[in-house]
Amino acid sequence: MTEVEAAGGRTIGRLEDRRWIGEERAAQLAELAARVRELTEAVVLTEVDSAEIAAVAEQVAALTARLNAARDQYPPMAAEGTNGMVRQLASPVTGRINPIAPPVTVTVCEGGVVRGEFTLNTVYEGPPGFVHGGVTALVLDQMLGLAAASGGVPGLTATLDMCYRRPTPYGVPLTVEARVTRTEGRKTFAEAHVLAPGGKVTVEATAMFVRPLFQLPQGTGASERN
Ligand SMILES: CCCCCCCCCC(=O)SCCNC(=O)CCNC(=O)[C@H](O)C(C)(C)COP(=O)(O)OP(=O)(O)OC[C@H]1O[C@@H](n2cnc3c(N)ncnc32)[C@H](O)[C@@H]1OP(=O)(O)O
Repeated sequence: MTEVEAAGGRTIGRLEDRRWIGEERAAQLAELAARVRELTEAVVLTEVDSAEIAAVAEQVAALTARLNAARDQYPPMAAEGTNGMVRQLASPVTGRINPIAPPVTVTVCEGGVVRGEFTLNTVYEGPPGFVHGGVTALVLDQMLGLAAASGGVPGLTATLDMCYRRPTPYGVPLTVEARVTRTEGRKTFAEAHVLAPGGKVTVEATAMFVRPLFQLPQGTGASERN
């Protein structure tokens, strides 16, 4: 049995199955995603009358049908960025072509720190006036994973522990910083936090990533599979 078969025959993570798009198309889709983000917040905040809501819903359905006139099965990828990592353009966290991504802008800094800058709008509200804790967990998971990929061993999240110190505000610039603390074979341990303006930590997280066996290069010896 191959490793792909062992993983249930699922090959959707394989980069060779993906469509790779260039900068020009990525920028065009990013522009579209930015407009859809504005639309999403407008839906949440609108006070127009019900006839107008019905008319807009019809127009949005027509726009969706236009995009679906030609569609792929999987999201596209783009070539490596300056940090040497494949760019997952449709990541729900960093993907600028994905309307549900804030998106977080990532920089890999000296000393192995992976820093993200982002602002969340009212769409991400949890407790009134503040960001939903599941949203900050999503951002932290991705940033911890990027830290593992750039400074340790890339893998899937096996554990993710959150500590919510203070409510996270929306509508203001937020920073997230993540770094690897140690690696043990296929396991990478990392820590991260979210900073509000003024530098106050709102959320802390630690995680362990495990590189799945089916992602190891063929011919990897038994000792490295631990
Ligand atoms: C460049 C791109 C960067 C992108 C960043 C992406 C960040 C986003 C990350 C995600 O969202 S990943 C999606 C959420 N996570 C998952 O779906 C993972 C689902 N779980 C699995 O696929 C497997 O359980 C996993 C690959 C994590 C581990 O399976 P294995 O079969 O390889 O583990 P195995 O049982 O051989 O255990 C290996 C070691 O890890 C330990 N381990 C595995 N899972 C654990 C767990 N959950 N808790 C604690 N320890 C765990 C296990 O005890 C053992 O430790 P020891 O070697 O010391 O004995």
